[in-house]
Amino acid sequence: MNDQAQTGVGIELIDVVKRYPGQADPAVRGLSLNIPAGETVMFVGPSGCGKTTSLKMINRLIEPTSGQILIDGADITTQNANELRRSIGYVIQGGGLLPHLSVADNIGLVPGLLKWDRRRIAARVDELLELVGLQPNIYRDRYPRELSGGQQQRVGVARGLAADPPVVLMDEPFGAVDPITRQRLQDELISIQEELHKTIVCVTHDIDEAIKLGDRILILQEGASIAQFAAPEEILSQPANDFVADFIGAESKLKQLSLLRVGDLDLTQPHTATVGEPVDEVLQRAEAAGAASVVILDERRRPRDWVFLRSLRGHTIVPDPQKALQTVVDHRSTLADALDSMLVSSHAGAMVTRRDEFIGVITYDAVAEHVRGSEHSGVNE
Ligand SMILES: Nc1ncnc2c1ncn2[C@@H]1O[C@H](COP(=O)(O)OP(=O)(O)OP(=O)(O)O)[C@@H](O)[C@H]1O
Repeated sequence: MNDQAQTGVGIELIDVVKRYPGQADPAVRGLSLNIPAGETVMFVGPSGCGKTTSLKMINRLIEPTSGQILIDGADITTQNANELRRSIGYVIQGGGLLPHLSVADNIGLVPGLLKWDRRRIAARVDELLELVGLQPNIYRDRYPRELSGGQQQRVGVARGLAADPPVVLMDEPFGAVDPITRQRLQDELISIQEELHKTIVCVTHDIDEAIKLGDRILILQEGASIAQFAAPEEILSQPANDFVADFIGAESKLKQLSLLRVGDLDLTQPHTATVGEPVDEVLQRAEAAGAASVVILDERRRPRDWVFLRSLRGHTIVPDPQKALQTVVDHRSTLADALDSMLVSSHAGAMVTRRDEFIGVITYDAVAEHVRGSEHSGVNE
């Protein structure tokens, strides 16, 4: 990114109350909270507890009934509401793209309102498309209807970051995409955040997503009263009360898998073959070593498939299977994500990549072994 990239600023809520007209009880009953600069804070809690209301008060999409909200120490009510909203990124479920605008125009919306010149906006659009993993020359002129759900969501993230805001608010950003796409988007957000250090406030229904993405998790009860506000490790190992314990569920041992990365475990090195290689040689090599399967790589060492040897018989050269791979995970993926991917694998494992290059496989047995090991030694120590 550019040298002057804006990093995050702190947000403080002081006794914030929201009472909707005609409702007996306030939706938010006096929320006080300190969100440190540059952190990702996840809001979770049961339906109707006031997550979205609390989030939307930060950019004044909803006005508080009373209380104060400070961003970088300044009271947000002293600013013009439109200007405030332009200075805060906002990402919603599905991307919220305007259907009649191209991808480039959607991303360039806020920079345009801020009167950036055209060349700067065009350069920024391309920079952001790269950042969210979409090739600018292919995607910038497309319309939202020409994109998959996951691609629309990527564009939504790019739009939220467009004017390089110090604060980004996200409301169920990955709720509308399938589980595999969701994992990838989460992984991308983690790597974007490692680079940018924005202050991100994100509402989610998914406690696993909160554990994976959050530096801290805010667990809310009805009326947005705080049940616990702490780092994921602490919430899992020391739930503050029964409500939190129930909310994170019985399998908190398993949920620890959302805190560990695939790259933290020793990977297995299977036999590999390259597309176009003579099958005879591959079979000889693999059978001599007693292997039953090989991972097929392309000439750039990207995984193409993981096959049993018998499926290669009948071919003279190793074929390039033209199908989408489901069982590849990045080395930064969590163990929980890797387990999800393994469920669709006939090898009880997933191929692991670093920057798209194959680096080994992670097996169900290795994960199970790790869980058993941590039960004995105690991951919380
Ligand atoms: N515009 C509104 N008018 C009246 N009541 C509202 C309005 N918006 C929200 N509420 C009420 O305020 C409470 C909090 O709603 P909010 O949408 O903030 O909850 P939430 O935790 O985000 O819920 P969910 O997880 O279901 O999205 C709920 O009881 C809801 O019915």
